[in-house]
Amino acid sequence: MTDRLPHEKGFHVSWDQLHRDARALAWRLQGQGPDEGAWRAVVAITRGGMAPAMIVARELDIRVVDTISVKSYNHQTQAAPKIIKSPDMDVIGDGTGVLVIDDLVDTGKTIEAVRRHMPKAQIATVYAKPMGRPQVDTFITEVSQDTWIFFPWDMALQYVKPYRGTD
Ligand SMILES: O=P(O)(O)OC[C@H]1O[C@H](OP(=O)(O)OP(=O)(O)O)[C@H](O)[C@@H]1O
Ligand SMILES: O=c1[nH]c(=O)c2nc[nH]c2[nH]1
Ligand SMILES: [Mg+2]
Repeated sequence: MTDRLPHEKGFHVSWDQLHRDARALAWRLQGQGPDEGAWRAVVAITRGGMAPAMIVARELDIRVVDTISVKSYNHQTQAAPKIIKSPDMDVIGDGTGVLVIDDLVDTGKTIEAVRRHMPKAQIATVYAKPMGRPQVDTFITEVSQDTWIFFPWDMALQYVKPYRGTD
């Protein structure tokens, strides 16, 4: 178990926002691959990386998509990251020309484990916190370390009381 700062703030991301930010990530990565700017494959870090990876693969016309499963969090508490499913190493190799996508980097421990697996891959996240930021090659939006990011798949629309009550 790792000691973690309390999360004083919440950053709530809608599907629409996630779509726009993942598209911005694809835009930034476009033309940066080693083969005339193209990327060979996308590897999503499950599960949070799957939606952004799909959007990036769609925008950059990458048809080879694989996953790596790293388990470390149980709700907001972190344990040592463990790779419980690897991508097809015959296809992915050392990661040259491969884009690894995750929704966010927080402490950087998940990406540290992934990088050991695919040392030559380009690792990109949509969101980054300062502690993990040095671990990623590319990201779109930085949020403070004491912020918990809430993703659309963890939320639901619900009624909110008006500021001024009428009863
Ligand atoms: O930089 P770190 O401190 O390692 O944290 C970042 C990781 O934590 C979350 O995944 P989680 O392990 O909760 O699994 P999930 O994607 O299946 O929700 C998030 O999606 C990142 O993968
Ligand atoms: O949904 C999430 N939001 C976060 O801010 C975070 N940090 C690590 N893992 C996380 N999962
Ligand atoms: Mg994850």
